Amino acid sequence: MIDIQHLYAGYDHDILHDLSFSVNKGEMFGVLGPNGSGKTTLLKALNGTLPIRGDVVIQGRPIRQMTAKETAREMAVLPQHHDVSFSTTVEQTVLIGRYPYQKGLFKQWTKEDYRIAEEVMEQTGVTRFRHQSLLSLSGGERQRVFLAQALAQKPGILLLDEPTNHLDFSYQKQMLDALKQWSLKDGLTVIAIFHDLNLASMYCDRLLLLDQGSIRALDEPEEVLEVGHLSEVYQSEIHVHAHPSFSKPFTNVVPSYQDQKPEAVISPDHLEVSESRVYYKSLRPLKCYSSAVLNPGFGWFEEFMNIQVDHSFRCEDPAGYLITEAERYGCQTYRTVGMMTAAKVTDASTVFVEKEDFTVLVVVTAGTGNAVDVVHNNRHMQEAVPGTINTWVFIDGHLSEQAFAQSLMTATEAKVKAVTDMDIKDPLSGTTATGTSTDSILIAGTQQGTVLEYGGTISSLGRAVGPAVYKASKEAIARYLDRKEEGI
Ligand SMILES: Nc1ncnc2c1ncn2[C@@H]1O[C@H](COP(=O)(O)OP(=O)(O)OP(=O)(O)O)[C@@H](O)[C@H]1O
Repeated sequence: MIDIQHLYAGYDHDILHDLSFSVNKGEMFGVLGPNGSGKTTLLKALNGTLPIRGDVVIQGRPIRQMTAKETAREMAVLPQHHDVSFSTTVEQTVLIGRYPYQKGLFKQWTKEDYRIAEEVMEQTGVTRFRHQSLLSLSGGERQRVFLAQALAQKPGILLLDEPTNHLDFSYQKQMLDALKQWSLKDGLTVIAIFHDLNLASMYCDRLLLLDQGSIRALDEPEEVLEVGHLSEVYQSEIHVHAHPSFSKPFTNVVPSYQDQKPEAVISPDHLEVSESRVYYKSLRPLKCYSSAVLNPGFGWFEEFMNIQVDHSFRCEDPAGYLITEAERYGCQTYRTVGMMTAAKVTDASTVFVEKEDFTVLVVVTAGTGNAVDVVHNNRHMQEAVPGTINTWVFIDGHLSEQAFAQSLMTATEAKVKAVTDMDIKDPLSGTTATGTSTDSILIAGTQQGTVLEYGGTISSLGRAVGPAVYKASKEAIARYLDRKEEGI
């Protein structure tokens, strides 16, 4: 729909160098780049406010052949800054967007102009300010009025220079959701400058990354938001991950300062075992991956509790129960990983391994009343009953994402081996069990010191984790069996 061919543009000298690309009808197209890379210059070149070399072609017509009114009917602009020096009402400001449609000598707004102004004020949520002066509005409210003005032009293409500037996060989302909907439903083509790489990632179909007036990358967000491109163009360390709940890349910067908290040494001295719980308190947050009831998944936590519950314990909301327990013990729930067990927590088994360049602390509580052979699991009812093997693995080292996943596998294999060697049987199938139906696991790393790239069975980390989990699991299961035998 809009075709840019060998575009050069600038002021006293060229800022943009030989840009060629097309933007399709209905596409949401993001323009990224550091300060001064030429983003605003590009929008000015596209809407005809800067002299250009090369061509900008809309629907087959070069804009150099179009009058200002013709261009304005095809394309509307929401600039970065607006001069608001004299008082006009919101409605008057929005109606100015109808200017490209005025005909004849006696310029008056028609019924259609008022209808459209009404419609776009509704869409942008500014109707209630219609009779107010622009001067009386906040920066974000004015931004929405100017968006309404641009929409009143009924353009096929909307050019936006940092559209979410001045908007709080809920209005940012509202505006971008609306733009996305108009692009998807009405075929509106949106070309928008973004400084927020994550908003660009989530809302744009394709991104153009400008570097000193030239195209550094132009593709889907997954290709453009790539560490190599970004760190070179922005000259800054940046991390790129998968968005936690949306299939788009998610970027974040890592501050250069170190916080003042003490080092996170892993030590059995930080472990407390009482009649009611096993509790570990780290000196600073640890990066965790767990299947815990309270705060599962990836996160940074510094308190860990494994709460003793009764065998008959049944609860509709186990996470809620653990929140109450955490509060009762004075833990901050957003910092706490919580598990529960019906096994006697005083039977917890601990193994501490000191290697030359890292340490590992394993803590296991075990009850095998709900033992299951994973191969015969369909014989069991789907019910979360306490009677479980809970495994904590604390590692003083810097684990890669791969090492987290591999340590989890290594620890699980070691647990299965312990259960098998202790000859625990699945009571329903009579075959050797591989665990219990509600086992839980935590891998926690200090993320400081030695980089531990791998955690598989024969990696240096795996060689510490595997035997430690095996030993702790066997010991905890033995204590559980002894207790059972003695009928305690
Ligand atoms: N009116 C002007 N006259 C001369 N040079 C200008 C003018 N406007 C911008 N420039 C220069 O053109 C270059 C690109 O500016 P532009 O505003 O396009 O960058 P940008 O990528 O939009 O930056 P920002 O992220 O800071 O908004 C800069 O070096 C700037 O100094």
